[in-house]
Amino acid sequence: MLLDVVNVSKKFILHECRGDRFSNLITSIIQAKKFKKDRQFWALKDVNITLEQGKSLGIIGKNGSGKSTLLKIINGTMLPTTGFININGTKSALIELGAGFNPDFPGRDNVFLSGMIMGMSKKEINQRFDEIIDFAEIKEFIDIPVKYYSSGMQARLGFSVAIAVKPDMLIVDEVLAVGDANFKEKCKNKIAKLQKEGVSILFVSHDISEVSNICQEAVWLEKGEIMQYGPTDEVVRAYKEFINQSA
Ligand SMILES: Nc1ncnc2c1ncn2[C@@H]1O[C@H](COP(=O)(O)OP(=O)(O)OP(=O)(O)O)[C@@H](O)[C@H]1O
Repeated sequence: MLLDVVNVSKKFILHECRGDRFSNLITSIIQAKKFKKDRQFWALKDVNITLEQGKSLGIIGKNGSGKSTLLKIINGTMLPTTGFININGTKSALIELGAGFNPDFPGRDNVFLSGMIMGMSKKEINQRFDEIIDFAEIKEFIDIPVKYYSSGMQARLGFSVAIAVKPDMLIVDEVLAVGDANFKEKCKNKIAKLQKEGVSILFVSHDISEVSNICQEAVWLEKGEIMQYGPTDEVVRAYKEFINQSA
C-alpha cells in the first residue's frame, strides 16, 4: 500500500481571551491570564485511509472539516496527536505554492533551494532546470529576486519545482484555485499526465467536479470525522445531498 493513515486524531489547544463587558476587557488586557481560557479541540477524530499506488483520492468537506490538517499530517509538516502514517514511496506537496521561497534570492537560487529541500540532488535539478522554468514560463525573470514576482508567478514556479521531483504521491491542496485560467489548465493537464505515469494524487478541493475528474475514490470529512469513504461518485452524491439538506 502506498499510503496508510491509521487511527489519526489531531487535538489543538485553543487559547481564548474573554471580556464580556468593557471593564472585563480592560481587566483582561491588564491581567491577561485571569480571563484566558484554554479549550481542547479535536480537528481530526480517528481517521483511517488507505491508498494504492496509481490510485487517486479526493478529500472533501465543508470549511473547517479538517482537510488541510489531514494533508499536513500526511505531508509530515504536522504531527498527529494519536495514530500514525505509513508511506511506501516518495511524495511531493503542492501546498502554499512558493511559500518556502526566499524573497531576496533570485528565482534560479530558489529553484535549487526548494528542489534540494524536496529531495532532489543538485545534479538532478541541473538536468531538469530548463523543464522547470519552461513550465513556469518565467525564463526572462529567473535572475530577478522572487520578491519582485507576482503571486501568480511565484505559484507557477512553486508548482513547477514540486512536480519536477517526480514523486509516487503528489499532495495537492486547493492549488488549482490559484493562478489564471491558463495556468490552471496547464496544472490540470500536468496532473493528468502524472496520473497516467502512475503517480497517485491526494487532492483537496472545494471544486467537487474537479475531485470527480481526478479521483477514483473520495473521503468526506465532517467536523474531523469520516462521514463517507469509497468510490468518488457515491461519496460526492451523499455530500451534495447533505449540503442541500443543510442549506
Ligand atoms: N494551528 C491550529 N490551531 C488551532 N486550531 C486549528 C489550527 N489549524 C487548524 N485549526 C482548526 O482545525 C479545524 C480544521 O481546520 P482545517 O484547516 O484542517 O480545515 P479545512 O477543512 O481545510 O478548511 P477549509 O476548507 O476552510 O480550508 C478548523 O476548525 C481550524 O480552525
